[in-house]
Amino acid sequence: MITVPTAVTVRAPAKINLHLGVGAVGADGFHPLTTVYQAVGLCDDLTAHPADDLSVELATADWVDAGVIPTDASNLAHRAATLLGRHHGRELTGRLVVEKAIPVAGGLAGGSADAAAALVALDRLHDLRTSDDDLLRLAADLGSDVPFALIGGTALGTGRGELVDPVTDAGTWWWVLVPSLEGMSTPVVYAHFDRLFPDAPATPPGADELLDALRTGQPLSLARTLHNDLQDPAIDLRPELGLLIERGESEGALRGLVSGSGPTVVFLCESADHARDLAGALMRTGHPVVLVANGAVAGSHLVPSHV
Ligand SMILES: C[C@@](CO)(OP(=O)(O)O)[C@H](O)COP(=O)(O)OP(=O)(O)OC[C@H]1O[C@@H](n2ccc(N)nc2=O)[C@H](O)[C@@H]1O
Ligand SMILES: Nc1ncnc2c1ncn2[C@@H]1O[C@H](COP(=O)(O)OP(=O)(O)O)[C@@H](O)[C@H]1O
Repeated sequence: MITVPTAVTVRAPAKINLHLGVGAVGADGFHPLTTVYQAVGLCDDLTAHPADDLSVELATADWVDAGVIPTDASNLAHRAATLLGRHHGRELTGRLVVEKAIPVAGGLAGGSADAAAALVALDRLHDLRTSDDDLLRLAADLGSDVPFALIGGTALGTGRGELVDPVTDAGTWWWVLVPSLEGMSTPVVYAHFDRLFPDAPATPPGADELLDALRTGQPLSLARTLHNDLQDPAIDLRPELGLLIERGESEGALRGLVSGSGPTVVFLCESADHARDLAGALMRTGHPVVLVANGAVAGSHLVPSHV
C-alpha cells in the first residue's frame, strides 16, 4: 500500500542569551563565545506540505515585519531544505508555510528557529531518519544559533555558539520581551563590539555564576548574574535601548537586558503575575508591542498540523 504523506508542522522557539561572553574576533571572522541560551515560549510554526518543488510562504503575526523576510532561496528555511537534501544526495521538495511570531532581526534567533524547524519537518515529511548528530552538524552549517533551536531548554553554547550542551535549570523564569520596530544586524553589532573593545580577551568571560544561579531556581539570584557583552555596543548604536532598560527596571523588573545582538530588550520578573503587570506598565508608556513568555521550553518539535 502507498501511503500519502500528510503535512508536518514543527514548532521552534525564540532564544534569549542569559549570559553572552564574547572573546576577540578570530581569523575566520567569528567571535569565540561562552553563552547560556534559554528557549522561551514565543515560537514560529513551520508546516511542510507535500509539493512538487520547494517554496516558502509567510504568515506573520501583527508585530512581525514580513517585508524584510526573503521568500526565495536565501530564506533560512529554504537553505535548510537544500542542505538537508544535499546531505541525503537528493533534492527535497515541500511547500513550507512559516507562521512567524518571532520578531525579525531582533536578537531572538527567529531565522535560526525557522531553519531548525525546516530540518525537522522535512526529515519527517520525507522519512529521511537523519541522526541527531547529523541534524546538529547541518544546523551548525546554517548558523551559529541553529543547533540551539533544535535542542531548546537551557544550554551552554561554546565555540562560535554552535556547540551546545544542556545545563541544569531549576526554575520557571518569567520574561517580558519588548521588540523594536526596526531590527539590528548581528554582524554590525559584533563589528561595533570590536571597535569598542579592541583588547577583548581571547577567551570569553565564563558563565559559572549564572549557572549556579540557574540551579537555585531563584529569580533574584538569576537577575544578579545576567550578562551580555553585546549590550554596550547595541546601546551605543541605539541609545533608546538603555533608556528602555532603565524604564523597565524603574517599573519593577528584576533586571533588564538586551537579548543577544538586540534590539529586543528582555526583563526578568518574579512570577507570571509580575510579568503581566510589568507588560501593562510598559504598554502604558507607549510601547506598542510588549510580550510575555516563560522559559525554558522545548526545542523544535512536532505539533498537530493546522495550516
Ligand atoms: C548574537 C547571537 C547570540 O546568540 O544571536 P542573535 O542576537 O543574532 O540572535 C549569535 O551569536 C548570532 O548567531 P547567528 O545569527 O546564528 O550568526 P551566524 O549566522 O552564524 O553569523 C552571522 C554573522 O555574525 C557574526 N558572528 C556570529 C557568531 C559569532 N560567534 N561571532 C560572530 O562574529 C559574524 O559576522 C557572522 O558572519
Ligand atoms: N526565515 C527567516 N526568518 C527571519 N529572517 C530571515 C529568515 N530567513 C532569512 N532571514 C534574514 O535573516 C536576518 C536575521 O534574522 P533573525 O534570525 O530574525 O535575526 P537575529 O539573528 O537578530 O535573531 C534578517 O535580516 C532576515 O532578512
